[in-house]
Amino acid sequence: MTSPSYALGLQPRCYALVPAAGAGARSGAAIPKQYVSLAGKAMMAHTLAALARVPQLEATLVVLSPQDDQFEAAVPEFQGERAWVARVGGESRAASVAQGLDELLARGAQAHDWVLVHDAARCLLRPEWVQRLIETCWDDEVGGLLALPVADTLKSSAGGRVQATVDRREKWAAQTPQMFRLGLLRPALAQLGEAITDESSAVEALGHSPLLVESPMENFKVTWPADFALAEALLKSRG
Ligand SMILES: Nc1ccn([C@@H]2O[C@H](COP(=O)(O)OP(=O)(O)OP(=O)(O)O)[C@@H](O)[C@H]2O)c(=O)n1
Ligand SMILES: C[C@](O)(CO)[C@H](O)COP(=O)(O)O
Repeated sequence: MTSPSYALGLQPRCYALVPAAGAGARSGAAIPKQYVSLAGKAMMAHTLAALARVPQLEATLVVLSPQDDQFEAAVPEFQGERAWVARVGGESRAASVAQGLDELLARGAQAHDWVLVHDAARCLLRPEWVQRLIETCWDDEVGGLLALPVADTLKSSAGGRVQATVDRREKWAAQTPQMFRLGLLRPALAQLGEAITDESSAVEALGHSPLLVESPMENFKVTWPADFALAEALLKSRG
């Protein structure tokens, strides 16, 4: 893999940033969903275990809420030089990511380094999907994201009734990780603020077209109450 900074002798590094400061309101759980136990471990422990098996990652930064008092007990194995924690989460996912990027800079990351932002709530992640994303984006000017081509017929609605059938061709469901250079993502998020729901949107708003890297439905985000049972069944099936 080569890149402009590599040619100048500045080999970029890859960092993972895991926003985990949400409340999980839609999940209906009594505790933040990332701490719900699935197949014997906190949901987030599965997510972080997958990232720990990606050798290209220099470090993984977990962004927690300033009030979080559960992480160390829930994920005791997240330790060592490559395991970073910061209680700097904000009111929105975008704010938590933006704060995390500042933390990465404070810990020595540089503008040309890659950052892979991955939801704590996507606990079915497999290291090989992350590696495919890194290999696909490494030489790209912009970066990219894991995503799934839409399989269902899409409807827009009004008042619970179909308003229109939306052409599904060329439509993808965005997943994470989303991989961008720190020096591109940080100003993009600062410009777009809280309104955006993923990193790609912020980069797109600057006029860029991130790469779409196909990923399976298995990389879904635990969002609704029924998602816990599905995630647990899949985790258990992996043995
Ligand atoms: N203020 C926030 C909100 C979300 N997240 C994180 O962003 C990821 C994706 O967000 P989502 O699934 O929407 O999580 P929640 O915001 O916790 O869920 P909900 O919207 O149902 O409350 C999660 O890992 C979540 O912890 C975050 O770090 N900071
Ligand atoms: C980043 C994301 O997971 C891509 O699908 C999604 O946009 C997060 O959205 P949420 O509303 O914060 O769950």
